[in-house]
Amino acid sequence: MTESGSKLRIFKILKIIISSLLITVLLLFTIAAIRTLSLDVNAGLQLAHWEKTNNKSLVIDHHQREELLANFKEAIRIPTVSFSNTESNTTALLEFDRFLRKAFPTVFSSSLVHHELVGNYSHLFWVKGSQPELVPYMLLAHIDVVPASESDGWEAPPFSAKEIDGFIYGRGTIDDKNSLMGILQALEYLLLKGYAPRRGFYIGLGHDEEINGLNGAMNIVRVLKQRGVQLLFVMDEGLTISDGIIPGLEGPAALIGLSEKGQAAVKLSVSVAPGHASMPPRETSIGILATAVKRLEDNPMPRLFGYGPEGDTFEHLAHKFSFPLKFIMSNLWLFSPLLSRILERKPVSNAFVRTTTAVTFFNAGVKINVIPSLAEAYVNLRIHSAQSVEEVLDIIKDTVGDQRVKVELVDGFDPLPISGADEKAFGFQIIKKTVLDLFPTVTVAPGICIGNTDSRHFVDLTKNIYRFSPAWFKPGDPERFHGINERISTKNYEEMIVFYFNLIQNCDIRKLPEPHSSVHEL
Ligand SMILES: CC/C=C\C/C=C\C/C=C\C/C=C\C/C=C\C/C=C\CCC(=O)O
Ligand SMILES: N[C@@H](Cc1ccccc1)C(=O)O
Ligand SMILES: [Zn+2]
Ligand SMILES: [Zn+2]
Repeated sequence: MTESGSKLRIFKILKIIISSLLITVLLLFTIAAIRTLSLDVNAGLQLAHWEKTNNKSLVIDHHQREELLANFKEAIRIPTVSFSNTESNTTALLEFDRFLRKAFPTVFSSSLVHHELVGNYSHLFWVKGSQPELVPYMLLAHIDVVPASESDGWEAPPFSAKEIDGFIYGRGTIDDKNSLMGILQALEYLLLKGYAPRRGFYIGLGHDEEINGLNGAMNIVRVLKQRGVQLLFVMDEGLTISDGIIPGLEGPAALIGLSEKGQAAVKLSVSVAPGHASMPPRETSIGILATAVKRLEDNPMPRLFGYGPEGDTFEHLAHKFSFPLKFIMSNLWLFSPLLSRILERKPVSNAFVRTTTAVTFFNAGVKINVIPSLAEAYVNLRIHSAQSVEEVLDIIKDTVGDQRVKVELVDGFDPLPISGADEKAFGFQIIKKTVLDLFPTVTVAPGICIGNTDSRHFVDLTKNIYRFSPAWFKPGDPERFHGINERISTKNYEEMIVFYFNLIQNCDIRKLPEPHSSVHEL
């Protein structure tokens, strides 16, 4: 073959490659465009078709406002702190019990409500329904809070419940005394108005959620199991209404947690022979361990965005993004690698992208002139829905890549199962309707809860666990969670009461409306 002939062939091959690449790209974009346009915005539910119920409405007057705010502030002032796995403020927990009975006299005296203490400080309420054939549901919240010290930079003392510019400051104002007090205050008002539910429900208030719920939530579950209870759904704290937090999203979004991340506590340890500091070995246990920790921080777990339910979040929200973003959000199958790289830049959105790795303890050394025989570190991993404890442990061992570093799993659990979010998912649809009635401008979407909640202990009682509370989060607010200046606006706290007041009544429908034959709005 001549030189020009072979050039021609190469040119032809190149042409074929380029045009097939172009066709592929064109095809991908056409599919993406069709998906963008055919997005089912309302996921099938037409509010007008809901069974008619005569819901009572809650109009809060001046006197009630003073009373409900005084109750909430008193709850914040009781320092129900869980300090460590073994240490709680039991004096405060006892005081909280007395306070609840005083603040909600109707709840504690109504013949419709059965109350009991579980695990000494946790509370279980059963509110009897008039129609026992309707499967009950359960609302959860927790009494305990994480520690807080004013010297970290609080604008008001963390157990003062001081009001500044319409916000109440204090530990527990968003985690989780807002839900706890909101639920009980709503029930108090419902009972005072003569309400009697058709569908019975439970309320569970754990006292040790921040230290794993071993005595609170787990004992509540044990009691319910003994009684053969099955639940239609469980609703607990978790995701919130976020406004201006998701990059590029126009308007507020209520994310309802269908699942929560798994968790692993991993211990790294290096053990060597001790010796005199005057003749050190080339590497000490501390140096070896420090290298291992650095490797873990330098090599984050793989991006898995789009492989778990977080993909659904964006598909539901896609229509609320402006055009180029709308196109990207409705086609995560194509763009998730790109979106992952944007989301991983901030700690809060990075948590949705991957299993996170946090080194939380590092201990070694006994004396200035002794080569330490032992160095230990603990790593807290929050596991993405598309991974398991075992997979994460294997990756850690590979990344550390040093036989001298012992890697042990202390405890852990896999990511939680994914609850339903379709037209037939009672809990999801009730929460969605209640949010939309109260906040018509909010877009409701399924999400994944990045923290762990007491609800994870309820998997044997129901397949449908939702993690949501109608607290409004604006930029800067996620950092208040376990951080400084935790606060809620008085307006938002009132909205929370109204939300639970309506939610309880909405649960009285016997069944959800028939799904609309899913009409796609083209
Ligand atoms: C893909 C997501 C992109 C951006 C982030 C969007 C929304 C996130 C909004 C709020 C998340 C912030 C705080 C919630 C974190 C954990 C709370 C969950 C459980 C708390 C359990 C507890 O500590 O008691
Ligand atoms: N709510 C806690 C639950 C927890 C307690 C103790 C250890 C780890 C986790 C969290 O997600 O952080
Ligand atoms: Zn909490
Ligand atoms: Zn917490």
